Amino acid sequence: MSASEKTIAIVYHSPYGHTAKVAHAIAQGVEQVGVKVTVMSIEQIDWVLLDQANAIVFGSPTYMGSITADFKRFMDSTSKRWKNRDWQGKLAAGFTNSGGLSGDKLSVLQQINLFAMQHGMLWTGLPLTPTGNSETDLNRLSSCLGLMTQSDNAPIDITPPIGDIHTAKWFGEYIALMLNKINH
Ligand SMILES: Cc1cc2nc3c(=O)[nH]c(=O)nc-3n(C[C@H](O)[C@H](O)[C@H](O)COP(=O)(O)O)c2cc1C
Repeated sequence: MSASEKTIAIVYHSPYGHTAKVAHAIAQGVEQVGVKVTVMSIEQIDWVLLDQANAIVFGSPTYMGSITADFKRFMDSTSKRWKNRDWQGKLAAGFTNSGGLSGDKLSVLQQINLFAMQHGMLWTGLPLTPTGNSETDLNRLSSCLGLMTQSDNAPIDITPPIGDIHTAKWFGEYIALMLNKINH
């Protein structure tokens, strides 16, 4: 399969739109590399596209230090694919948005990581050295396992801040570059 035929799916839950904004920023990064990307909410899953994707990026807001109940429901709905090993060997990555600077986001990335490992997927982290911890910095929350972003209780055009959005684009670009490197 040539690099241009490879596809990435981004699956997210986002009741208030901030995690969705991050999902679309990741997609912009993917597109910069010329890889086809589909962004889908867990409320409207295109299972055919998802099964065909060479990489899946999973995103949930942090709720009570955990993935949301709806995102867990989505995870559980993949059990037949787990049994059939349908997603084994696909690239996987995760992201979470929360209100607190920490907010226990790490727990969410660990849950998504374990879910991907259950499926036998190949995990892609975020190897981006933080440029600082201001709102314009890249990876200001210093995450390695996946992408962490933080939003205030405010409209999505102002939060998460620009540094988080740029970090999300960097993440998407990185995942697409990694996908192009492996022989699927
Ligand atoms: C029920 C509930 C639980 C939450 N728990 C946390 C939490 O544990 N840590 C945190 O930092 N923010 C927490 N938040 C804030 C959400 O993470 C934040 O509103 C969410 O990331 C916004 O994303 P969305 O716009 O995509 O829905 C919580 C919000 C709700 C509604």
